Order: sequence, then structure tokens, then C-alpha cells
Amino acid sequence: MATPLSSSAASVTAASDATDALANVHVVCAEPSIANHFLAELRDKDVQKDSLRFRRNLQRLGEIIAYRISTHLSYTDKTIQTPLAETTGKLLHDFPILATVLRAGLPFHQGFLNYFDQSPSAFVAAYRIEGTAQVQVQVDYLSAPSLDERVLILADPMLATGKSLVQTYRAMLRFGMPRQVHIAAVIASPEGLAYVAREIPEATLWVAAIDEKLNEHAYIIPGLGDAGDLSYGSKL
Ligand SMILES: O=P(O)(O)OC[C@H]1O[C@H](OP(=O)(O)OP(=O)(O)O)[C@H](O)[C@@H]1O
Ligand SMILES: O=c1cc[nH]c(=O)[nH]1
Ligand SMILES: [Mg+2]
Repeated sequence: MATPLSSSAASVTAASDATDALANVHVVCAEPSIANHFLAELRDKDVQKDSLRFRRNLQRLGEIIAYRISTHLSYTDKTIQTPLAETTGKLLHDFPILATVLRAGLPFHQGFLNYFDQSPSAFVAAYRIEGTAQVQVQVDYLSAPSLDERVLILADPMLATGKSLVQTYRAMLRFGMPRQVHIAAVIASPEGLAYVAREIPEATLWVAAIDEKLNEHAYIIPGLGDAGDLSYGSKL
């Protein structure tokens, strides 16, 4: 029988498991860049009143993370004829499938699409079921091309409990097995990020920032509030 760990040993083990799980996470705003400015505007309750700017900032962070992910993709040499001479260009080997979760995912998705302009898209409707003690997520509408042997980028700006992303990813696998998976979010909670990393170990994770914690409603603190409502208005 295994010897039970003391609580301090257990918490050290849990912490090191979380550290291992998070080894595959890229935190874009860990270094100073214009991404930090866009993120600060997204969080600011006064700037948020301008929903056009809010959506555009989600889109701009989508563009920045798309660029960062593009450094992990494959390229093929192609001979290019300029008006003056021949040269060699590097073309993206194949455009990734871009998947997102309604509603808040839409502006973030547009940022990825601005860069991966020939990518097919996949859309998922996932929502939290109201009135349950624990967050439960229902995946509804799902539209996707074949994922077999493709690079998949699954993007959703808020990674709170991580359940929307994990259930979305699992539901998407009936469309085929991707050869490479990237998951992107703007703000993640530490526990949600560790959950996603544990449940989808094959994914490389990209976030603008990792925040402090979740509150009792499973909202990210300090976070930015409700990304779907701030983009498109509150719902009944
Ligand atoms: O990590 P989780 O705990 O699953 O929560 C994250 C989900 O919450 C947000 O969507 P929301 O449910 O607010 O829907 P909306 O975009 O329609 O507002 C967000 O865009 C994620 O999909
Ligand atoms: O903090 C959160 C959590 C879920 N959905 C949001 O939009 N924000
Ligand atoms: Mg919402």
C-alpha cells in the first residue's frame, strides 16, 4: 500500500505536477510588448465602455498570438519571381484549422484569421449550464472541417475553469485527429490552465496572461469581466 503523503509533501507534489503541466505554456505578456498595452485596455472598466475598441483589442491579441504560433509551424521553400530577379520564399506548409467558441471567441478568432487568411474555420457553441453548484458546460452546435492530420488552433479569450475548452476539444475529435494542437487564450486562471494542460497534454498553450484565481462564480480575478457581454452586450 502506498504511504500517504503528509499535507506539506502532498502540496509540494501537487505544485510540481502543476509546474510540469504548465511547462508547455507560452505567456505572451511576460515580456514587455504592445500586447501588454492591449491587455491593459481590455481590463480597464472605463476603456471597456467602447465595445468597438474592446473587440479590436481581442482581435489584435489574436493577431499577436497567431504570429507567435506561426513560429512553430512548417514552411516550404518556393521559387519566387520578383519584377527584378528570382529568389526563394518560405510559404506556410498548410494553413491551420482555426476553431473558436461562441460568442466571445469571435473577435479573437478574427485576429487569427487576419494572419492565417486561407485557414478553414470551425465554430462551437458551448455555454455554462445555469443553476449548478459546480460549473458544467454544454457543447451544442459544432461545425468543423476534417481535422485529420491538420494543425488545429483552438482559441477562446477566457480560460476560467477550462471546461469549455476541454469539452470543445473532445467534441471536435469526432471530426478527426489533428497532428498538432495549439490552444490560445487571452486570460487564464492558474487552475483552469493546469486543468487544460493535464487533460490535453498534446496541446501547446498560448496565453497573454495568467491571473491570480477564480472567484466563487468561476470568474477570473482580476480578469476583465464577461468577455462575451463586453463584446456583444448582455444577454437575458
Ligand atoms: O473556462 P470556462 O469556465 O469554461 O469559462 C470560459 C468560457 O466563458 C466565456 O464564455 P461565456 O460562457 O461567458 O459565453 P459568452 O461568450 O456567450 O458570453 C469564455 O469565452 C469561455 O468560452
Ligand atoms: O472571467 C470570466 C469567466 C468566464 N467568462 C468570462 O467572460 N469571463
Ligand atoms: Mg460570457
